Amino acid sequence: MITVERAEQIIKNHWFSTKSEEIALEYCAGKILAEPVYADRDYPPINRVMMDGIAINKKAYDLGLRAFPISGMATAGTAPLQLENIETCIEVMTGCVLPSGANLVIPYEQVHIHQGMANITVETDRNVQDFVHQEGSDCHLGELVIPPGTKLKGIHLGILASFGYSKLLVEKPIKIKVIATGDELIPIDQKPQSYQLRRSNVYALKASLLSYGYLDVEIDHIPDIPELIIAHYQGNHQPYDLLIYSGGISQGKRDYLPEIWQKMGVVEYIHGVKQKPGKPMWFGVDNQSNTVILGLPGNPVSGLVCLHRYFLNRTSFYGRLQQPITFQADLTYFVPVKINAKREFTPIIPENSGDFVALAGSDGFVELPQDQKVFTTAEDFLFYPWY
Ligand SMILES: Nc1nc2c(c(=O)[nH]1)N[C@H]1C(S)=C(S)[C@@H](COP(=O)(O)OP(=O)(O)OC[C@H]3O[C@@H](n4cnc5c(N)ncnc54)[C@H](O)[C@@H]3O)O[C@H]1N2
Ligand code: MOO
Ligand SMILES: [Mg+2]
Repeated sequence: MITVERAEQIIKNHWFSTKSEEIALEYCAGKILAEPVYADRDYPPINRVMMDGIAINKKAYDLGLRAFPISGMATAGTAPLQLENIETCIEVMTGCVLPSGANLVIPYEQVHIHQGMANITVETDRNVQDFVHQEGSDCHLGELVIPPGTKLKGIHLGILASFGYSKLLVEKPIKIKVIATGDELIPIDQKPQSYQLRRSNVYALKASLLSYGYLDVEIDHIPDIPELIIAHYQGNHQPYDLLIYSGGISQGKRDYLPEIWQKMGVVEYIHGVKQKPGKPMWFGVDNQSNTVILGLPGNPVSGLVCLHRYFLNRTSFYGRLQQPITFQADLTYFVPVKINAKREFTPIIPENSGDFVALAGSDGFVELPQDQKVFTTAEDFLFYPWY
């Protein structure tokens, strides 16, 4: 059996080279950016007035002038004006260009306007650039503003639109099918016999994949019947980039999957990892159809832990245990935890890896390395949040 670190390396080595596609900006929410995004001009592109009021020159204010004849009005979306005489002012509206010759803005709340004169009514320290969003202060032409790999949210779409990206390159979603295997599994809207289970795993796995950002995910079920498993594989490996199976990979008499994959020409890279839970995990590649095959253990906790540890791991971070844990086995131990605001972890240890009900209050799990037996509150451990 191989270690967690080795398994991670193997999976990385055989992961897809991402394909990209160009799509219209309005359809990019939730997609992964596949190109660097640069500013196509300084931002803001003008000295932008930030308050409705008057624009004056500081020199006049310093000379003691407090009453200014109004010589014009500037509004957003109009060409820049010029303050020709610094003993006058120009009325300015938020979003307009600061008139050249003016260098600070006084909001209307501090001004009384009467018969074409603006009288400043509030004495305060005034500085050049007061209420002016200075040209180029956010970023400069050519600057990288969003790196590739970013999952695009509303804030990113605003930036992209600002810099003229009407279309952009995003990662093409990989096509995924999650397949529950098992004779004991019935649809969730049916009433199970005591020896039957509702197909819960595929819903948990699909939801995790979707919330992580894999958007093209279907679910399916096959019973433990070799002919049906083979026929299903033959009909599904071409159209999908990734087939994720749940169950059927361990030592049982009806755990047929590894043998069938081998027969179908899938190259096996992993069968068994030194970890708890998730020891029987399987990973291989069908080089004819370029399909990655992932066999997750059927136990609900094991399947979810494996999926997150190896595939949904972009946002893992370090924190500390709130109580020490001892674990003797020569395995990496993944412990479900609840996390607090200080990144401290309270273990929520399930009865076994079938006990997923215990995990309803957990936020993710920590990874306790294989080469240790005692895990103290003074060490940092990696945490993987649930998706
Ligand atoms: N002799 C051995 N037996 C087992 C070993 C072993 O090393 N030697 N490993 C154990 C471990 S660890 C795990 S984990 C499981 C993995 O088993 P499989 O991947 O073969 O999965 P199944 O046998 O099909 O199912 C296991 C368990 O999970 C339930 N299940 C399966 N699919 C679903 C689903 N879609 N929704 C809800 N629950 C599901 C299933 O009913 C079983 O109870 O093997 C141990 N055995
Ligand atoms: O590893 Mo199994 O995944 O312990 O139940
Ligand atoms: Mg089994």
